[in-house]
Amino acid sequence: MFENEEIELSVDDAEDFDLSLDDAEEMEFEDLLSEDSLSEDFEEDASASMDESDNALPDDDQQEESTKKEGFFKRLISGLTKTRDNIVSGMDSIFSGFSKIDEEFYEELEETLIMGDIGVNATMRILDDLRDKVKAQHIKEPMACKQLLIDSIKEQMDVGETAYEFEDRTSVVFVIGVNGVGKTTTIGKLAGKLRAQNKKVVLAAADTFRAAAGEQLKEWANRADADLIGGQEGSDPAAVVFDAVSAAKARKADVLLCDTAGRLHNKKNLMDELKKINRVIDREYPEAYRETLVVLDATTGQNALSQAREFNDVTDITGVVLTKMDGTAKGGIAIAIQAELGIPVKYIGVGETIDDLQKFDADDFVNALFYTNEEE
Ligand SMILES: Nc1nc2c(ncn2[C@@H]2O[C@H](COP(=O)(O)OP(=O)(O)OP(=O)(O)O)[C@@H](O)[C@H]2O)c(=O)[nH]1
Repeated sequence: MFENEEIELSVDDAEDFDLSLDDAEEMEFEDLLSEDSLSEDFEEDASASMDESDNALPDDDQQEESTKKEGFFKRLISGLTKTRDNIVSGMDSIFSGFSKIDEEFYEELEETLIMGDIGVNATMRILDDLRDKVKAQHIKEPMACKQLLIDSIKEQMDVGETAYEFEDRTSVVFVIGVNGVGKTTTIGKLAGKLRAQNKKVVLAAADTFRAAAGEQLKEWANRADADLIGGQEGSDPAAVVFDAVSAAKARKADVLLCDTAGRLHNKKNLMDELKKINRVIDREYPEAYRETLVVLDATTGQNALSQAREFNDVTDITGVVLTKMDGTAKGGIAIAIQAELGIPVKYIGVGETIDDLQKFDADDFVNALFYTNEEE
């Protein structure tokens, strides 16, 4: 089980985790810049491969790109098998089982959508929209509703163009999420993705609560060939970020990925810590573009949705990463997040290896969910 209760913000649970701003507010960050405090990985021996930034994909490699996209789509289809069984099979039997469109038909659809983790509010909006369409187009056959329903789901998921600006600019990406959701793995995968584009990547192990987390990140840094700036267990995350910013600037890094807080026991501490880290960046790295990604475990269904809400209350989330989409029946949560919170799901995790992170496309997602036979 995941320790999702940690985000349930009960002040009583705050334990001994004291992150009050006052303690470290006046910290001389210059002191922290001493050679020793920087990770040993931060040496001037930039690996040759990191400097080959002009080796972009040849322009005429579009064929390869489209084959890749096809491959992604196939993997998405297979990754969504359980979610499809959960949502679409139920729907298909409603569409074929009813001879007319009546209240009972809508009720059955409602139940299937809610059971599919699409969320109560999103379900209501999708069905209201479906009713309008059915009326306006004088639809009589339940079977004819399928495409309308697909369109309604897509419309509800529309959060505008999803931007991945941070991939192309000097940027700092905060990655937050409660423990066990796949935060570290996601950072490793993202680092791998960026390195494959010949970007210089620095990782900041600013989640200093658990020593093993830093170790795990180090493994991912090695795998992705990225630099890692770490801190002692229990050290101030803002100090680690300070070091990491210095390193990123010195190395002219493209992207600084920060494994930040998430396991804090109450909302105020979390908010304070993120504010403090943000202040460090404001002061030390104002030119950097900011991205804040919250990592959610799709297998936790509605719990993931409430975590997204909680995190959104404490900081400006710019995107969601939904992990463990492979092998869960609760992939409908992607619909709920976009439709109910209006926050774009930017990536989905579809496995445990470095290549198992995909950009999320709502249309592809719904198509993969509903159109399996046509696409395979
Ligand atoms: N199947 C699958 N497993 C994943 C995915 N992402 C992460 N995992 C697994 O989930 C487990 C937890 O991942 P971590 O990256 O350690 O999670 P974390 O949030 O960093 O956890 P803490 O370090 O405890 O905070 C690991 O066993 C990962 O391999 C995914 O997309 N699919």
